[in-house]
Amino acid sequence: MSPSTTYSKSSATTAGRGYLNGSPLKSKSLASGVDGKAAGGMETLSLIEASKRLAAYTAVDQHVKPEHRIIGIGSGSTVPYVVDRIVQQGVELNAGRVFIPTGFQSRQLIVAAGLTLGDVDQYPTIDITIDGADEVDHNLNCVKGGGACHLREKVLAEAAHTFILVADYRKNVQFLGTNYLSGVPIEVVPFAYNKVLHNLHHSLGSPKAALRMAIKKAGPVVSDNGNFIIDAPFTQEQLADPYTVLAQIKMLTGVVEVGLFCKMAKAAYFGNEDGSVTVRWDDGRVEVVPSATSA
Ligand SMILES: O=C[C@H](O)[C@H](O)[C@H](O)COP(=O)(O)O
Repeated sequence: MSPSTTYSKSSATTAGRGYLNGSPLKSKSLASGVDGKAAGGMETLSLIEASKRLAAYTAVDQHVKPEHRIIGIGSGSTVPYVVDRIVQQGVELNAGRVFIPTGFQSRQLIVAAGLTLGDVDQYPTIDITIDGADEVDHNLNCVKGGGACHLREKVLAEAAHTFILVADYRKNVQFLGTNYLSGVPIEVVPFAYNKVLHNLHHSLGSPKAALRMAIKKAGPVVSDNGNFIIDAPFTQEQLADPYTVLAQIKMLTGVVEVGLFCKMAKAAYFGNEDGSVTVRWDDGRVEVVPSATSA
């Protein structure tokens, strides 16, 4: 199964998910070349898909080294390109590696690619984890959990010696809460959801926090861990200090994990519309990999 094909399907439902400026860009395509398949009538990636792939390929090229044996694979619509590029490193290299998924989707990706599956209970330390993000600020704080995977994602981020984010240009923001407006994803044990909602509405300043409801299934979204998800919108001003918001939510009894990842990443890779890749590092450096040399 081609990861690109898998992504095209998933992108139909995730490309505009929760984003202020998502929808108008969904059908825009690159003029030529960036997807490498445009000639001959084959599939052309949308601008956003091409940006995701650029970010993923560049991050893998710069960070997934031959000596890396235990590799965490994140969730979302950018991660299949990560797996795609890792597979391109060759059967011989990958034969000696174990891949740890952050949920059902990445488990399927690993299995479909013929890679060896492991879990974090077998491998409590991971060489490198690469994952997507819903939004990343200039200090490398990020919102994750748009796909309800943030509990396992945070465990794998914390277990990793190196945690790398990959995303398209829409996710590169100065302040969280700029483009991703669905709110901070919060995983809660089911029986406590209404109590946590009450806390968010009346004590933590998120009056529009709501239980995430399923599509094509009656009732709420249920995470891979059997829990419910609350999406809690906060203003840019509130999210200018994301660690305080994270700590306040996490202290609420019934909360399992919060989709705010504060300063966990070593670097974030953003694929840009012009084919370049912006790299933000945890020491404040910002690099731009020009389109000619990016993946
Ligand atoms: O729960 C989902 C994860 O946190 C994803 O990594 C995040 O939602 C970004 O996904 P995408 O790359 O599809 O925008």
